[in-house]
Amino acid sequence: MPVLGCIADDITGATDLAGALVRRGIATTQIFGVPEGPPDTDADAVVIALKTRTATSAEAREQSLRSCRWLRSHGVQGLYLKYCSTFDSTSEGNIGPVTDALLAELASSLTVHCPAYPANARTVYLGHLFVGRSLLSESGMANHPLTPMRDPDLLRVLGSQTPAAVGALPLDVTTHGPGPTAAHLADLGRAGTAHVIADAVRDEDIEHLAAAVAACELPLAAGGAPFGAAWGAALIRATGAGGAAPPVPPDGPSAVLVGSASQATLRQVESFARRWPLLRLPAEDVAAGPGSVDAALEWAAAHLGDGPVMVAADTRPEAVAAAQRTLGRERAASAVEEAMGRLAVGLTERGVRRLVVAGGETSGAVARALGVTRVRIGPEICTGVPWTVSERPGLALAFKSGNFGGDDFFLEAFARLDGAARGEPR
Ligand SMILES: Nc1ncnc2c1ncn2[C@@H]1O[C@H](COP(=O)(O)OP(=O)(O)O)[C@@H](O)[C@H]1O
Ligand SMILES: O=C(O)[C@@H](O)C(=O)COP(=O)(O)O
Repeated sequence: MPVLGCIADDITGATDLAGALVRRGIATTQIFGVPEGPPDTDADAVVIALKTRTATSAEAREQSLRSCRWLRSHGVQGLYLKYCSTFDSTSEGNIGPVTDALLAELASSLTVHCPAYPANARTVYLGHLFVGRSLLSESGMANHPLTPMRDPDLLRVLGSQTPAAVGALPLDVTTHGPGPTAAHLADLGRAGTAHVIADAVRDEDIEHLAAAVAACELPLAAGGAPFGAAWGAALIRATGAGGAAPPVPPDGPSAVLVGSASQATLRQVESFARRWPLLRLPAEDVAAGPGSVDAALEWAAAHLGDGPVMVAADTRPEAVAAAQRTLGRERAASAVEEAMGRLAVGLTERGVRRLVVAGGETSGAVARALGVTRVRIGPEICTGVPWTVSERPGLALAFKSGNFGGDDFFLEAFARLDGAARGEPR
């Protein structure tokens, strides 16, 4: 019976959280889309990967509520809403609308948000989100193709997405430990605050926060992978969770699909291309008809025997801007996502068994096209990105959040899998 149930608004976010839970020894199953039927797992945590980050808020609420009801009907004690550590949201939501819907469903009036991810340099101080040394609004997220983040003040951002009261939990409270943090949370709740934005700059702050939320017995918490994993561990600790046996990734030809426009991914693409073949697909070409995807598959098939190949949407900023001018933001994105899905199917038909996908929206499109419904969490490539293993179809899949990983991420991904196959520890 799972103790912790998580609802993630995209796939890379879900695997990020699932990987963090597994790292803490918590047996975790990841399911794609709103589940139906029995959980069919003895895991202590279940992470449901939705694709609701950029959906309409009605759709995001509906899918999240159905997931919540399914999780509760299978006994989960705590519900975690996982969103991006850069608080990615459209102007109408969906963080506020989904959290409000879940609070109402759980008959609760208070929840805590903490997107901080110190290992990936996302910190929250005085309610402001930093990426490295920059405010969120001065990071690459200001130019995201679908969820540009131009305000670093999370109280203001969330306040514009919910009619409920938003309050702050400052760092100088959290640093004093779980007791004072829990007391402050209770005060905020009594004063009518529904959403608390918690500061956190170090892992230790997140541990204090998680222990305080567990002590307050709040049924819902929200934010990034570190807070979800810490809260899950606090909830599960009492029940004595066992470790998860690692799944065995299949062997076979390797490929990378890139739809991410993040700055880190752009650097990683350049690094990969210095060693292995890369084909760039302009969004205008894929929107014009199936020909460019068919040609890309022919090209990939000719190179697969030599080592990994990469097909990347042209996500250099000037290419994205030009495609959006010609096609419009949504049509450009959906044409690229559909192309990535077709490429994934075509590559697996041509023998690919190890596939890395870069970008959350892109990963959602690829998983859907491949018909992947459930994965086990395998060896970690870098913080936030584990390999996952799907049984049906039999594939090793890595879903990389756009901003994660060092410049050689794609090269390291395959090396890590080869190392794991030889039984090498991380
Ligand atoms: N050239 C392009 N023009 C417009 N949109 C693009 C282009 N290339 C990729 N996209 C879209 O940008 C979005 C990137 O989001 P995502 O996959 O979540 O990655 P990331 O958040 O790392 O940028 C996807 O919807 C993708 O289809
Ligand atoms: O919290 C994070 O940063 C990630 O888990 C995440 O959600 C990534 O989203 P994408 O950048 O769209 O991959």
